[in-house]
Amino acid sequence: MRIVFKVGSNLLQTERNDIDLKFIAKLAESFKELREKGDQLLLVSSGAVLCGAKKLGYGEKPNELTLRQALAGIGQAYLMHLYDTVFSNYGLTVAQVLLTNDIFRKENEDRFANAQNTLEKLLELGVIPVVNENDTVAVSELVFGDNDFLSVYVSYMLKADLLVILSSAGGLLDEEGNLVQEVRDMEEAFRFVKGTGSKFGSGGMRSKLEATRLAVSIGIPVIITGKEDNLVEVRELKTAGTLFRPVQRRLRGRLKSIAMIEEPKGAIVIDDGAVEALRKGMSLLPAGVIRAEGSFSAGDVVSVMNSEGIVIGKGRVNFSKDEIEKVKGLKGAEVKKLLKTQKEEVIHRDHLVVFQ
Ligand SMILES: Nc1ncnc2c1ncn2[C@@H]1O[C@H](COP(=O)(O)OP(=O)(O)O)[C@@H](O)[C@H]1O
Ligand SMILES: N[C@@H](CCC(=O)OP(=O)(O)O)C(=O)O
Repeated sequence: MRIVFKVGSNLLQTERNDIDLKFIAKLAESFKELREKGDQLLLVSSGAVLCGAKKLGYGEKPNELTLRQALAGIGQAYLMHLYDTVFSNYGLTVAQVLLTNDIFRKENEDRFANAQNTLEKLLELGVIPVVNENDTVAVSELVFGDNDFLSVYVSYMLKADLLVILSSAGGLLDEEGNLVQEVRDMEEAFRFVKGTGSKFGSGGMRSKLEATRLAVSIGIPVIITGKEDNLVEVRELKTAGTLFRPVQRRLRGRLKSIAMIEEPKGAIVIDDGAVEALRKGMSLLPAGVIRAEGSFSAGDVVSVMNSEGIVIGKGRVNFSKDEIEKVKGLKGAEVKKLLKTQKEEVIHRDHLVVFQ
């Protein structure tokens, strides 16, 4: 089994703001046990800025971006030193892998394949890759805190069987503060989110849920849990945190690429009836389209949004933006007549990914 673990910055320190060596040791011990069961493991770890701040004596994450990048440079070396030292005590070898998220764009397929081959080789060698964003050259993550997304992209790249996001929150809490054991309705889960991120992290629970939604939509189960949880039993989807199961089976390659890699050229806004139909696995017809946005041609990938502007899916369109504007709200026969075509689906279900 192939498992990707993601560790957020705040988990790397104790309540007294020291580096939590006990937790790193626990992680190593769990990894050792999982490896003995034959699992392949990868760790996406934040904490470069936090470790840099600790080294230079900053109590908080500074606002200046360049300073944060500098701290990440200092802290990444320290972070890897910690992982290397502690994991070696458990007979485990780690490798530093710093990625930038542009490798996940369609035009950078070569760089994606290079990174994929290296990670596969490391796993084949029995090594644990420790992945972070290359913060000194890329700032998207320091700004958006998308290590949660990076962990989903890495899970996609390596066809992981499970993604475990470790968070100081310990899992998703409902409005009364009780832990949600399993999420079946993502929209409800989003309503439980309060505020933004914490001191050294940047994403918060919203970023975790958005990343999770993407992972489960391409068929990867996700567990969001805390550092006290049993990190070996997660392989059986047992957790003291929150489990998100994918509703559909793994997407085929073409659809995965639409979900993960292809940049949307525009958006189609649809009504509630159409949202329901798409959720049942049907194609998108002009009758449910409210409007089209952006500039796209037939064959391009677009986002599909509900009437509140929330992205609910992504797909490859059969018609251009102008054609869709012409036939929105119309029934099949009229569409065929107006556009002189045999097709009536705006997006065929075989080319459509619906996020949960
Ligand atoms: N419904 C919720 N359930 C759990 N945590 C939540 C919820 N809404 C907001 N949060 C906040 O999300 C934060 C966890 O995310 P983040 O700051 O990115 O931490 P980490 O460093 O653990 O990745 C916590 O500070 C928590 O207070
Ligand atoms: N790459 C940054 C991570 C920033 C980030 O996403 O943090 P977190 O929300 O704690 O996962 C670092 O290592 O400091």
